[in-house]
Amino acid sequence: MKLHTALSIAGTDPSGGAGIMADLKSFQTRHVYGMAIVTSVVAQNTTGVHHVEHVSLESIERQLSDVYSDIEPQAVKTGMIALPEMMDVIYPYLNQSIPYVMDPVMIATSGDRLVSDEAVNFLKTKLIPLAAVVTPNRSEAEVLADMPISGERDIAIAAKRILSDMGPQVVVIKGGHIGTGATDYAFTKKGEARSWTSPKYDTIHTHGTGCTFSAVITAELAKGHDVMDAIGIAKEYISLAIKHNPGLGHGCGPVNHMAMKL
Ligand SMILES: Nc1ncnc2c1ncn2[C@@H]1O[C@H](COP(=O)(O)OP(=O)(O)O)[C@@H](O)[C@H]1O
Ligand SMILES: Cc1ncc(COP(=O)(O)O)c(N)n1
Repeated sequence: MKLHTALSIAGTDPSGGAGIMADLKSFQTRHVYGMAIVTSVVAQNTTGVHHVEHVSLESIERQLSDVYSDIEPQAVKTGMIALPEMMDVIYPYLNQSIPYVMDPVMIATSGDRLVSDEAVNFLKTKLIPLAAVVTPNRSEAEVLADMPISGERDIAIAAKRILSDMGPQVVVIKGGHIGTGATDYAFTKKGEARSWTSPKYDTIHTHGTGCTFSAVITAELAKGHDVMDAIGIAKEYISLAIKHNPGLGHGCGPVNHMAMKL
């Protein structure tokens, strides 16, 4: 049986809700063969981030080389890449023939900062230009577009700035932290605009929502789906995953990666 393949390059979450663990669960439940490269080992749980140890550049390079020389992924996503030197190592492996989803992870849901200022500059100038899709939340879009965002008008302006200044194919600004609904807005380089709305669930259990959303987009791109269809599937997946969250942990708990049927 042939399976499509996807790769996540990101940090870990031993409590299983975010980072690489969320990505692999998302790939698996979309029936895509998941692979993963660890950039940072993060001690975190539903209450916050408590310790971070970066993996050496040599190890990241060796992990990349072992994957790409053996099982080439059909789509790739990056999450937490804390240091610009790590991006230097990863950059040559990203090429335009394999769809690349860039989740510009900067701050965890708990409010803890996950990447350095220099890394943010590097991702703006080097990684985002290679992306098929970039998926900032509200505060990440504010950093990328260098403007405050409070409503739909600002979202459109910020998205256009990200598209014209950084050159990804598509930007999706996630609305989990904007307004009273849960609306996500996609804008393409070709000038298309689309949005998806789901009910906004009144819950604190949203740990890993961003990772999961971008991982599902990656899985669907690996299958060859069109970007807009992939975003629509990811929206349905995350909405069900939040609605049916398992209520685990003592803080902002994880979502349910098994809530959506294939
Ligand atoms: N309370 C909620 N109810 C329904 N959907 C939500 C809720 N919070 C976030 N989402 C959705 O989860 C996805 C991730 O969004 P967001 O939480 O903004 O990203 P991040 O985890 O990067 O901060 C988006 O599709 C967003 O609309
Ligand atoms: C290793 C790692 N990567 C990313 C996040 C952000 O998670 P969220 O999806 O809640 O924004 C996280 N908490 N840990």
